[in-house]
Amino acid sequence: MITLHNLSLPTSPALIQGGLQSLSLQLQRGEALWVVGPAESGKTALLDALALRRPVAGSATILNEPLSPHFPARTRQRLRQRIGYIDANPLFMDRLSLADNIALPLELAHFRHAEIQRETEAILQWFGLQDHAQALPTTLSHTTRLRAACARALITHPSLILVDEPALTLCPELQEHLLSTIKDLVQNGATALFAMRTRPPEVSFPEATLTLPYNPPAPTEDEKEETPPSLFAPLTPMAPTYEGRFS
Ligand SMILES: Nc1ncnc2c1ncn2[C@@H]1O[C@H](COP(=O)(O)OP(=O)(O)OP(=O)(O)O)[C@@H](O)[C@H]1O
Repeated sequence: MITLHNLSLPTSPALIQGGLQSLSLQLQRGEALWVVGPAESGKTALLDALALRRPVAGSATILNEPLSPHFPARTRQRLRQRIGYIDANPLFMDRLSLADNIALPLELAHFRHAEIQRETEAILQWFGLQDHAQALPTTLSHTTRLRAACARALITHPSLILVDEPALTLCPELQEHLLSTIKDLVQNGATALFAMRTRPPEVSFPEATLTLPYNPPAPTEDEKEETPPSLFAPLTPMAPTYEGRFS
């Protein structure tokens, strides 16, 4: 699903001499992971790389698609449609209503009009945004915009879900709602990564944690021949598609 092998990621030179870390990681469908570390440890850089927003040095396979310098634009676009990224500073089309912004991923994926309308209404309600549906994004609070970013990222039921810190820290209710929503998607086969300085102690999902900057464990004699190293054992295979609806 996701395999990173010696992926070169920036980090603060105060954390690692030279300001570069080399990360290897394997994540399967139905797995989720906290990515934790101090400021400038490379959490956002990792999410950006997985969201295909920054070029990668090293070897990476994302959603079973090996990335290469000759990656065709059409493949990149198709992959991006399967990735839901709730980034730290979500941008919106300021001239479109909140509902139209949230519906955009379905529009771009050429869903039928009736389906777009149904799914948009359902997810607006799911994230408590129905009263803001016709508002312009610039007139809304930061928390409401983050809620909208969550709705927009999840409306397609993406295969890979990436969440950067603000959506997890700004509002406790949003954190709880977001984690339980994504937990359902992960149980149905999605993969998710959550970036925070430290994992919230009272939250049990997900269990696995990756700490940045990355210091790979020294390989044993048996492991020396194996590439890439696997940090996480695959979980039980999940149902192939997510049929649920946000309602
Ligand atoms: N486009 C870029 N090119 C080169 N270096 C970058 C780029 N973006 C970020 N960096 C550097 O990469 C390092 C990691 O930054 P990143 O934003 O990933 O950290 P972070 O762990 O998300 O930090 P924070 O918790 O403060 O958000 C920083 O030293 C930053 O200066």
